[in-house]
Amino acid sequence: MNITTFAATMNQWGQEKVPFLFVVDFEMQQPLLLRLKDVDASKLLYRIQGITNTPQAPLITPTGSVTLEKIPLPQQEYQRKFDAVYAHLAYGDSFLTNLTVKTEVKTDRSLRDLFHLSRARYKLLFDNRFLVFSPEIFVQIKDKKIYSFPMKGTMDASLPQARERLLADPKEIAEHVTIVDLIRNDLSQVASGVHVSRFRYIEEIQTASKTLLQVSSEVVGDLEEDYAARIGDILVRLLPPGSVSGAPKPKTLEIIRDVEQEQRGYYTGVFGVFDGERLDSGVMIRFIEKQGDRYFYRSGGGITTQSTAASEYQEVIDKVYVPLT
Ligand SMILES: C=C(O[C@@H]1C=C(C(=O)O)C=C[C@H]1O)C(=O)O
Repeated sequence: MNITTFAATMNQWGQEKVPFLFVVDFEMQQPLLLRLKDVDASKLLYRIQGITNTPQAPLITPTGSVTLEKIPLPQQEYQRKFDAVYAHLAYGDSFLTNLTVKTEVKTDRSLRDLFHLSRARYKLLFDNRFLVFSPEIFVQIKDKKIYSFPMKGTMDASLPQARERLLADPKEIAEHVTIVDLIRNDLSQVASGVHVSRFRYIEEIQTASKTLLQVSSEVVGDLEEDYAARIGDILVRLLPPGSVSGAPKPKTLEIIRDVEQEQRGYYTGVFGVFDGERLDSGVMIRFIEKQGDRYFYRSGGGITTQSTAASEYQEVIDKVYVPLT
């Protein structure tokens, strides 16, 4: 299915109130759209804030801890990519670029076990190929309104005065404002009366080794009366998500293609569920993929002219974790 057919089918199912699941890759080349009743649980498991096709209690509930050994990209290699992005930022081609990398991981658990063991707002196990446990909402559509929750700014919660420092840091504020602006612009293409309804609130994310603080905002806009019949167009218009690409979007996407060299595929794409009334979707970050018998964890962060390679490198490594139940 191509992205045009995907949008058109989604529009039709939206109008007919047919519940569906969708999964779209970052490059929008392999979109998947299924009626909820046709999702085969032996291939695809999902859990979106309580909506799930997993049995209440899995037959064998995996318990215990998870080992996750990280083999990060060498720092010099990260530095090269960072420098290439930075040159574009300094030139003014982009003012925020999300640079992502791949970390090889070794784990004693299967992707299916990790699915059951992990705790996150958006979980997806795709054909034993990849696993997502994402905290990031892409968009929610309900009662003629569209919401997005841009997330930007991460800090280790154990640092002294982490909350206060995260909220007061001028660099974090500047980057957060940039991403909120970008999302306001994106939503304004499909909605009216777009405004920021909550600004910079903190959420805690538990990982096996530490607690991370993550800052988000809420942006909301009004949709037209017939929005259900255009739900596919609305969604596709907003892709790829601004939070994992950057601004301005088209030029920044070129920079990402150049610097990252490898397609992102489903990583940083979106997936979600429409229940016949409401749509809820997540950004596919916190992502482990299987390649042959090796596992790779993909993570990234937004870079601006105020970023430094050392702390961005640390951030992409800190983001390699499994959030446990
Ligand atoms: C791309 C990722 O992160 C993105 C960048 C973030 C940031 O810069 O703070 C936060 C969440 C994501 O939108 C990732 O975590 O893999």
